[in-house]
Amino acid sequence: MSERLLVLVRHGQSEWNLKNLFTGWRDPDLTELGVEEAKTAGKRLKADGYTFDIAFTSKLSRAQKTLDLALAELGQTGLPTIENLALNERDYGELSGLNKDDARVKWGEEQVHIWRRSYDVPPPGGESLKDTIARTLPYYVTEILPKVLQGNRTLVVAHGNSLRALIMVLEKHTPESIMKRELLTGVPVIYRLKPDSTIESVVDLAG
Ligand SMILES: O=C(O)[C@@H](CO)OP(=O)(O)O
Repeated sequence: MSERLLVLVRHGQSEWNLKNLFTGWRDPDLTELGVEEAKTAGKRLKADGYTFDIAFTSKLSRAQKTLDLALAELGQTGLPTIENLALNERDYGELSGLNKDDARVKWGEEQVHIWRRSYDVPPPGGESLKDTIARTLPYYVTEILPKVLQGNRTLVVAHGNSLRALIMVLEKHTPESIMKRELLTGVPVIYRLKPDSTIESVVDLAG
């Protein structure tokens, strides 16, 4: 029987996560902790017996490096990997590069939370989660999901909000419940899908 395995991993901590800056499509590197988180993701997957047939990632280096580090731990360096802009982080528009605490002082706690976690309110000049879904979901449906359903064990390393976009659809969240769905850096979420592409089981290693 086919495994229909889909593992999602958010990249390890980036320099801008550490500095508390809105990042979006900007391209900071991983921190030392981020490198360790990426390695730990690979070690945890290996310890639980996972191997992969294909990987997908974004065009941003923090995700690509996390994937490379995790694959090295898995002993799967050289795994066929596809990079696509569709998996990039949500575009934070004019907030990109601003400090999140400074933004709270300027615009208020509630407005900043709405920009960061609401379903359909975009930050100024940027993408809402709904906008992000509009580019990640077609890519998932046409490129990633067919691989999973064909039995390819599939690893996706991407970003907090590009993965929340997929998770909203996979886990059937409402605009309210998705606000509370957080992803920790470097912590795998492991899905097995049914043949109809709905979830058979999910294990979030965050617990
Ligand atoms: O800055 C970003 O691009 C994201 C992810 O780090 O931040 P947020 O937690 O606001 O979605």
